[in-house]
Amino acid sequence: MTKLEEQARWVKTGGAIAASGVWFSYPNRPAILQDLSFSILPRERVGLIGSNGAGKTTLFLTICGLLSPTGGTLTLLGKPIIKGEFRPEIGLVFQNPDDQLFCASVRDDVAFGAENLGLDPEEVDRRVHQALSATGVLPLIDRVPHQLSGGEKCMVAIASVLVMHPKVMLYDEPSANLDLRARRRLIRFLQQSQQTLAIASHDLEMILEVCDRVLLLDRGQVVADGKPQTIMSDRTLMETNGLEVPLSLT
Ligand SMILES: Nc1ncnc2c1ncn2[C@@H]1O[C@H](COP(=O)(O)OP(=O)(O)OP(=O)(O)O)[C@@H](O)[C@H]1O
Repeated sequence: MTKLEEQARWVKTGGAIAASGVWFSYPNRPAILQDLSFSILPRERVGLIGSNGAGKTTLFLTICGLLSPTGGTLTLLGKPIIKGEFRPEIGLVFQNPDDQLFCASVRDDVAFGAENLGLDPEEVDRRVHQALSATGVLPLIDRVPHQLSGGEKCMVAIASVLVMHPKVMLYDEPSANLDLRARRRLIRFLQQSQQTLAIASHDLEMILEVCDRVLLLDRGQVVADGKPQTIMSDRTLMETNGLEVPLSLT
């Protein structure tokens, strides 16, 4: 099946992620997500951009079932997302790796997700090695996570999600706080990823390098959806929504 045929098939089922008229408010607060509708096809790499407070993280938390929309529907791979339901098909990499790593060793942290799937110890071990190899940090397997550098923690946190073999990965600000070398390693890794990707970031140059599509969010609404170069080089659109045209496009 060609990529186009595969995508046509997925359009009928809602794609990898489909949001239809989604609303969300934190208790006693104005709406953060307002009537959001979009769909992401399998193996698309979508950048989610928008100024501080636009609702990017909130959207990710609803897609993962950690928050329940106050209106509308969300589906993952054609099945409704229900708050609290464990869906190993989707993985979220938090902005701060310290929110993701809490065990005494890298091995234990990465094994945690696979053990929760009820896999036998040999399969867990196989997956741990595979996830750490894919992220390029296998030599860190016996290290204590909180003693790692920011860049190392970032890749271990990604491995701790990959170990569950998700089809869809959500990355919240993955390049925040990384130095040049660690950021480059992350970009190369994301470019080679086989999953459907949604990446929320203020690092617009990284989005340009990794993503084939961008959703621009402002005050909980999708105000633009299209090719990264087209959206990010539109100075009026970017500045109206609190962003700047990235240097490489000026
Ligand atoms: N637990 C919470 N309770 C109340 N309000 C919240 C909560 N979490 C986030 N918010 C508010 O929701 C709005 C959207 O926040 P969110 O973190 O989703 O935005 P964002 O686009 O990810 O921002 P940033 O780019 O700064 O990470 C903000 O105004 C924020 O203050």
